[in-house]
Amino acid sequence: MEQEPIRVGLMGLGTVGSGVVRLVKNHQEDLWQQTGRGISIERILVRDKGKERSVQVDSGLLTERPEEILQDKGIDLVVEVMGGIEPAYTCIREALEEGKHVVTANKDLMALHGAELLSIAGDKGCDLFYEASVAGGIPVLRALTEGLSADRISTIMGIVNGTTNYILTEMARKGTPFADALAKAQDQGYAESDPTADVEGLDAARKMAILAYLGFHTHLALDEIPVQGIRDVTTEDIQFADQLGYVLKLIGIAKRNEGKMEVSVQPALLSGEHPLASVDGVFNAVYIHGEAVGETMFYGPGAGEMPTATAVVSDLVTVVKHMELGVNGRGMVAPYCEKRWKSPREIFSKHFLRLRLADEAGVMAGLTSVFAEAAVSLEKVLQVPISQGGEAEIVLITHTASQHQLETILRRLDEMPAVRQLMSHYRVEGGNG
Ligand SMILES: NC(=O)C1=CN([C@@H]2O[C@H](COP(=O)(O)OP(=O)(O)OC[C@H]3O[C@@H](n4cnc5c(N)ncnc54)[C@H](OP(=O)(O)O)[C@@H]3O)[C@@H](O)[C@H]2O)C=CC1
Ligand SMILES: N[C@@H](CC=O)C(=O)O
Repeated sequence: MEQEPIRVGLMGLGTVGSGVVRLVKNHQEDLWQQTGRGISIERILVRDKGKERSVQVDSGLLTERPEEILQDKGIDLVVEVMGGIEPAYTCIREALEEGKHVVTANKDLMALHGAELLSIAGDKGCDLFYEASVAGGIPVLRALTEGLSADRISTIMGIVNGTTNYILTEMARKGTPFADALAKAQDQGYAESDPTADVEGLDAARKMAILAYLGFHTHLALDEIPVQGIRDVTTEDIQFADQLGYVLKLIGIAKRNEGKMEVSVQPALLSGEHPLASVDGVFNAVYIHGEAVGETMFYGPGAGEMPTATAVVSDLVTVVKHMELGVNGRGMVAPYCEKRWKSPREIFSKHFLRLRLADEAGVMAGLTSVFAEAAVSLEKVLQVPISQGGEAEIVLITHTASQHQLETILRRLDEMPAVRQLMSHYRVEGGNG
């Protein structure tokens, strides 16, 4: 006898929700072959029922009242693709408490309330999956929780925000001004409804919090992650990086050595040979180094309608498979590692600095003595000819130094009258060290 279809309540019909509707419709036969069940979208929550939609749906399915999904006993599974914290948090909580499985793409919510929601899901025997929340169409959460579950992860480095990677690529390749590149990313549906979170690095920080949680088996709060966005990155910074053999990317870095970790998000220079250096446009990639496996990299489209919908609907398929096996809500491992952070003396990298100096005798000697006193040597130095009032510009890359050493150098440079301006400074990343 043919089984009843799985009844889905979809919350949100924007970029991702529209992709979910299209994918469920167009891949119905494949989905049926894999699960033995049809998938039926029974209700769709939106803010405004009267709004014109890019995807065709029966207008009778639309509702502006979450309770029409949450209190409908016939709905087995809720897909939350509204975004933001509220009402998404309350809806997911209520759905789980009603015994409904949940699939979400919401990294803001999972980074903030993931632990609590996963615990409710476990108690209720429900699945809560969130693959789309990190790196759009790349199944990297599954790679961490299943494919690499036997290993001890030492490094997770990611280009995990499609919007900023798209902007930086446009700036590097075509010299497109920042604002124009951002407008293009918004047109393509990559950016969040308020792109501040993309540009300021917060979206990437939320994704790194989720990756570090799964990779290092410990909870970390968002405000523990130092974050710097790309608003101050200039095309000159990108060009100088290029001249020195590096590319500039917004990078999430999570490393753990001897039980201590560091997690941060910042624009950073990558050497041309680094596996992440060639990841351009809206593409994302997550580089993972495990003690046993060595280097791995997961690459793909990090945002956009259909890639993100693929991750959402794949989660949905897993929930249905679990329903068939009767194993929903099982197999979640509670975090078991102690949270210990590295101090600034234990965080190492090379550093890129751009300085505007007085063009006077002895200034270079003064500058190099600041680095020498901090026991930091220089790997590359570029003197840039400028024709403005007796000033010179220097671009340099240090050898590996601790964050503490860098802070000492920056303080000393700030005290030197001959240093007119610190134009920019970025972390420089090589391999997995
Ligand atoms: N866009 C992307 O590439 C990716 C997005 N994500 C995540 O997926 C989620 C959805 O993103 P996206 O599709 O881009 O967002 P959109 O802004 O395009 O769509 C949001 C949808 O949710 C509905 N909605 C929002 N708030 C409410 C509310 N209070 N009540 C009822 N309905 C509401 C909106 O209704 P209405 O249409 O009536 O306004 C709209 O249909 C977010 O969590 C985002 O971070 C994850 C990976 C990639
Ligand atoms: N705004 C996000 C969308 C996916 O998470 C991005 O640009 O990566």
